[in-house]
Amino acid sequence: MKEIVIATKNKGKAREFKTFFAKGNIVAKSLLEMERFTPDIEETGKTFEENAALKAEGISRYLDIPVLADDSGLIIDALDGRPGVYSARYAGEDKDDKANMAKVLEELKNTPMDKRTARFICMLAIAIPGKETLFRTGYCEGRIAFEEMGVNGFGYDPIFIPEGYSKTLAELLPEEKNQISHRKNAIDQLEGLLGDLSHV
Ligand SMILES: O=c1nc[nH]c2c1ncn2[C@H]1C[C@H](O)[C@@H](COP(=O)(O)OP(=O)(O)OP(=O)(O)O)O1
Ligand SMILES: [Mg+2]
Repeated sequence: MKEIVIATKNKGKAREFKTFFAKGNIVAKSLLEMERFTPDIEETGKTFEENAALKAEGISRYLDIPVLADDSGLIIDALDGRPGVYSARYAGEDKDDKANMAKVLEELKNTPMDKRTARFICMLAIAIPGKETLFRTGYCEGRIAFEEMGVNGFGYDPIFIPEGYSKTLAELLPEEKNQISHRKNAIDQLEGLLGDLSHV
């Protein structure tokens, strides 16, 4: 079975990558399942692209195999694009999803529905030893709800209502989210690159 290493320690992302790649008979292996030690990569970049490259290249260089990384986040128009690149640590270093959502909801408490537009972005970086790193991007447009709704998914899913829906991503089934998400849209653009990425 072919395998692709995903440079993530996020359980929610790892689960989604597994589902997407299983359709192509490829095992997506996250850093949470690595039997070998892998270094922690500090996300010091100022853009999604820089952070995705840091993660993919850092792990690819260390293991000397092709590696895919995902840097993603939520861009809210009424907050001038915040939390953006800092989505994971918006309310503090401990990456607390509940605290992050509470901070966003508090900041938007006086913002009416028509001004709550937002989008998720997924920036994929593909690092292959000896080659230049490639990037693919996907978006998911929507609005920020007034309260958390639903328990599926991860991260900011309970407060994100995708365009054309009246439920949050956390109220959709995983297979419904996976048809419209930023991650799905980015992965769709990988196409022929998957063969170059897999090893074993
Ligand atoms: O589909 C999603 N549904 C809800 N929230 C999401 C999604 N996709 C990204 N997000 C949020 C989670 C986190 O607050 C930030 C990603 O931060 P990001 O640095 O890319 O990931 P991370 O630190 O959790 O794991 P890692 O760097 O090991 O891949 O955006
Ligand atoms: Mg991160």
